[in-house]
Amino acid sequence: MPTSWADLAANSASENAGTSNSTALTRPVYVPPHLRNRAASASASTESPPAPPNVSSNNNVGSRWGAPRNGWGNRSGGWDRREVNPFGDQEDAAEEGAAASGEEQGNMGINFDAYEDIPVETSGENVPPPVNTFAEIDLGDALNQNIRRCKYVKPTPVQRHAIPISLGGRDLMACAQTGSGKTAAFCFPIISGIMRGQGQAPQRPPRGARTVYPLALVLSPTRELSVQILEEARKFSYQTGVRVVVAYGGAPINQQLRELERGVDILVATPGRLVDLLERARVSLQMIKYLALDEADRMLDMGFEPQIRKIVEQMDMPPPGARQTMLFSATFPREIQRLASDFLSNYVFLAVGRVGSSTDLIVQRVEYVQESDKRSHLMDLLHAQRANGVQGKQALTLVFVETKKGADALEHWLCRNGFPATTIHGDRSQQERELALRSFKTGNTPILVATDVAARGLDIPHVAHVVNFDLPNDIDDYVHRIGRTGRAGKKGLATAFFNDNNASLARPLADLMQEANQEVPDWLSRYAARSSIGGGRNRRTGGSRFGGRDFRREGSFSRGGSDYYSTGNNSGGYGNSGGYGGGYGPGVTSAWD
Ligand SMILES: Nc1ncnc2c1ncn2[C@@H]1O[C@H](COP(=O)(O)OP(=O)(O)OP(=O)(O)O)[C@@H](O)[C@H]1O
Repeated sequence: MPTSWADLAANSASENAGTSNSTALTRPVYVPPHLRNRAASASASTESPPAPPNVSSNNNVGSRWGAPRNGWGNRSGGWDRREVNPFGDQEDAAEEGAAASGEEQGNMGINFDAYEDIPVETSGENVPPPVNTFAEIDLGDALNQNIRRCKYVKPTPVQRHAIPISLGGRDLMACAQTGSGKTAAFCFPIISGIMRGQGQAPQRPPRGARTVYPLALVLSPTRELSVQILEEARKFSYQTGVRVVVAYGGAPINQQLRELERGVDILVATPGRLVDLLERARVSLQMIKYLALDEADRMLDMGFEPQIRKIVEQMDMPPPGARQTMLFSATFPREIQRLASDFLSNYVFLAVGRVGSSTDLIVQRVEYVQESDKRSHLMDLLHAQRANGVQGKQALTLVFVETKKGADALEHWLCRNGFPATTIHGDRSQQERELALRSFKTGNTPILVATDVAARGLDIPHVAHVVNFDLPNDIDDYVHRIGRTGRAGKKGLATAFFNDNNASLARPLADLMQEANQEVPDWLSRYAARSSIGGGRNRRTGGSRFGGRDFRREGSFSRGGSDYYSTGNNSGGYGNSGGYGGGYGPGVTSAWD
């Protein structure tokens, strides 16, 4: 019985080749995606390694990748499964509008001017230079077609830099503002790399018959974010022959196992469910060529670190250097960078300034509100929004609270007071969480009360207002929370309720707002001045135009090498700094702290 992508492809190829007994293939042979649609004779019917991608031997003239231009269902080789079109009806419109501008196409009203003067810093040895257009990057026909279908007219700053770095085979730690297109920045090189056959291994190692061997692993901290990445990745990989599967907790594992058995190139997963699958030997990481950690600082924070270490270091994944590792987040505290560097080999650090820092896309307000007054204050805000017409069907409000109980209580209270609300937090079943998110996204329930489970990564169009009903303890969490609005160059509003309980956040919050050209109330400045200068944890990203800076610079920056790293033009970097030869000096406090 074929039990994995490779088995299925191999057995199917053997059937096509006229092999009378499909079980003749006792040892399954790995069939890379670029060969899966090729004539059976050229693909998986032998045990010898598949030939490397070869333009001249490719039947699909004009496509360098071998994926059929006319899509799936073209059973010329070992693969005949039809693929759901993730673009639905939009496709025709996209085809027609391919030459139109982004504004005309409505994607997404992305305000590229807002990105023009974004500060960018890279550090590392021989950093590949950035590109200005997608056309400059050789991503392959099928992927380029999907980029057009997504109506991405030009790359965002993080994409301009990160994609060439990753395509150059380099490990990457990338810190870029919320809503700036990091998902595509790691998906494009992975999909393109798999299509090129870079991910191919000569042969799958023999293991349990039902074990699957993904080529790429994308880890994310929440189920909802994993699903979102899956949906994006499926769009980007449509008709490329690259198959993406998701695995996350709270949903029936059997269904996910069935999906995995149908084959997987890119596995998107939350850590807990993945550990489960690894322990059941249903997934092996032996063939991983690409590892991406989205929200990487969260993944390496105390809560997740042991699981991540187990997955990356203690199972069968190839070590750094033998795989390509990409870490992405909007925030990258130094202590987490230090941990993360264990997973990386000769990596490039990329920092792209927060959108808000130069364009004020997110208007941030802080109001002093006693605990007991928070509800009535929120009510005032919502009434004002309604009166101003902001709270239309499509203008959504996301309210962050500290506890699950608090979320439920506030939701009930809002509903009782005529404001339809729903909630998302860790005590709700996965089904309830998904339902709540859907209801919010569609505008049926225009207020979502959430704990930090919704703080990171979620890309919900039309979130007009983020209210920090309870402020988080960590300034980085604040950055991620307010980043649910003002996405992809759009404008947004963030209001925070501050009181004495949040005193420790005063200084980093005031710093952050100042950098973002926001009005800092006098009372907050006074709070900030009173709070200790030492700063502790919350000093880690405050006081910088970026969500993080390369911790490796600590050692050398004080030696005064202005060429130590490049700014945008990537000419500098490690090894150019004279005397260091690519090594990183001892931790000396940098000028940025
Ligand atoms: N080149 C592009 N042109 C137009 N829109 C884009 C482009 N790249 C990404 N987008 C859109 O921008 C939005 C934000 O992208 P994404 O969710 O990847 O941001 P992010 O940087 O991962 O944010 P976060 O830090 O919150 O996770 C998405 O709706 C995405 O489709």
